Amino acid sequence: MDRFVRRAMHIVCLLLVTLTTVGAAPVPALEVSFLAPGTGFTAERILAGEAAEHFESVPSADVVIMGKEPQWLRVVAHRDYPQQLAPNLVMTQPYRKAIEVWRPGDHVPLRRATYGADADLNHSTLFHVIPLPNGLRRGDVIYLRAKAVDVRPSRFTIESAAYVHRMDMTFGRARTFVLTSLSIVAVLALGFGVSLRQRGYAYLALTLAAQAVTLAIEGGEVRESSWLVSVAQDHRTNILLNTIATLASVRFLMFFLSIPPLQPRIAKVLNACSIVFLALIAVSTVHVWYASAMIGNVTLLVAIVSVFKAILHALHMRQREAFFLLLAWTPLMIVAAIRVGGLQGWLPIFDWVEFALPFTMTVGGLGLLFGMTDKLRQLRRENETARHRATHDGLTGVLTRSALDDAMQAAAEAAHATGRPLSVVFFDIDHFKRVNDDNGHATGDEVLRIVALRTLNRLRPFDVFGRYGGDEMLVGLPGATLDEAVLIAEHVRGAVSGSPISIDGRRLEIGISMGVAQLREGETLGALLRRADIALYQSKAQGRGRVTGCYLETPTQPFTA
Ligand SMILES: Nc1nc2c(ncn2[C@@H]2O[C@H](COP(=O)(O)OP(=O)(O)OP(=O)(O)O)[C@@H](O)[C@H]2O)c(=O)[nH]1
Repeated sequence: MDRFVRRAMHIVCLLLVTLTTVGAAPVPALEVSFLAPGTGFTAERILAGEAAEHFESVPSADVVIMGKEPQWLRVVAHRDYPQQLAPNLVMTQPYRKAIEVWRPGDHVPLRRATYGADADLNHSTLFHVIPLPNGLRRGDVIYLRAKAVDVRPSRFTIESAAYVHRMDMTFGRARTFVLTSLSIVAVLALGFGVSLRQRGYAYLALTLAAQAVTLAIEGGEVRESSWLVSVAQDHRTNILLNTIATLASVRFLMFFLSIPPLQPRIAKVLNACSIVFLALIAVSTVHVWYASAMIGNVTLLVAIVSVFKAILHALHMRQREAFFLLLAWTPLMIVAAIRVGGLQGWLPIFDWVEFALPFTMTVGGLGLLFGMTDKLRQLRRENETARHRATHDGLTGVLTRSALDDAMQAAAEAAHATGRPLSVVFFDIDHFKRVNDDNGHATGDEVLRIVALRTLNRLRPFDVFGRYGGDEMLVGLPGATLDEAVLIAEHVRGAVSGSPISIDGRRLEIGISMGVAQLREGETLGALLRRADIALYQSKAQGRGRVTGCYLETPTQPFTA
């Protein structure tokens, strides 16, 4: 029985708690209503309460104020807000909205805007704040006249001074962090652009800087400077900033994704769009042309579709930069989608989105900065490979004929300028044709490779060495006199011919013949090489497998060492 009573008591208690909770379900603390358009009431009659029944209640807490024509709003308190709490009427999303507010008993309205003469510099631009020094009693009415060029819905609430202060501090900290980070990333990008002479960085810097300025204008940070305020209020500023940011980001993406060489047709479209944007910037600097917005939006649409196509193509081609782009933009796109969802009423409006949007912009900028650095590193690697391929022989890895000519020319000029000696050694493999004929061309290639390698191992790091053509090689020995060069040549010959070359189990005895000459005063490189060649010919003529130095000035009379 006891158990039964306890159970019954339990159920009754539960029912009571449920009923009290349902009974205490929050009645909206404020009721917001709009004056239906076209009622023709004057401000005096509205403020006198004569139009009260013409106001239509707004069902949700989020109120969309739309249009440059002022709209009347009526806010009615459904509970008391005592004076001691220092309550304030707070309106969120104040950007590009101007309001006039009549509190109970006011004859003159308080005006609020995010910047300009009506800006309330005591508060952040997170919301418009209307102090209610006398508190608010249940049934009190506040009238507002509002105009807006922004579609973001605003929420009206009554908040304590302490809450407003706390939110102002949080907002200020977040904005400072985001704007500083965005500016630092922009400056970094510009710094890289200047020091590395890469236009891509400059475009990125311009895009980020334009975004930072737009954010500072929209967020009201520019209120601190009267000059900036006048610039920010100028209608041209918004058009110019948006067009510059769009143009810079289009140019950046073209560079980043290498669109001109890889997708030339899309590059043509984007070039045309860039010209239109440039023209719009030029026109908008002096004059707000009525067709600017329309032309700008159409061009923007074409550019967006083209860039989107280019990104898809780059992703399809597994272009590394496209993945960087995806990574950098995904957070921004997600937050932007949540925001649009909220504006359209598909999703609830989250307050954090206003903080997250500039934050993801900064993260995106940083991601692209990393992406640019990665791209440049890749470009440099490709350039180095291409340069190496152009100057180095594919088979032996030593200098090609043309690179050899350049290096020898420089060495000869340096020798003439400093008076330091310079010698050259010409050599070729003895009976190389036979090596090819007896063992095959592939074995001949391997012999060439090993001869080059053995020679290289005997030379100093600053010596010049390359393949002059066929089986003929040339060595430049800066600082070496003829006697020293002949000695070095002997060492090389010993290294190459000292031990047989083993290829596929076969041992090949390889001999080389060498001709050495030292650069004489005023002598040209051509004449020096001719004398070394004659000395080489002398080695061949005298039985091969030897070094001959050219001791006479005339190229016709070489001497055997
Ligand atoms: N395997 C191979 N052979 C080459 C290459 N370039 C040139 N040759 C061959 O090298 C040979 C050069 O022969 P020559 O220098 O004219 O004559 P040699 O047989 O070496 O005779 P001597 O120079 O008089 O001792 C030719 O048979 C060319 O076909 C190459 O890159 N690889």
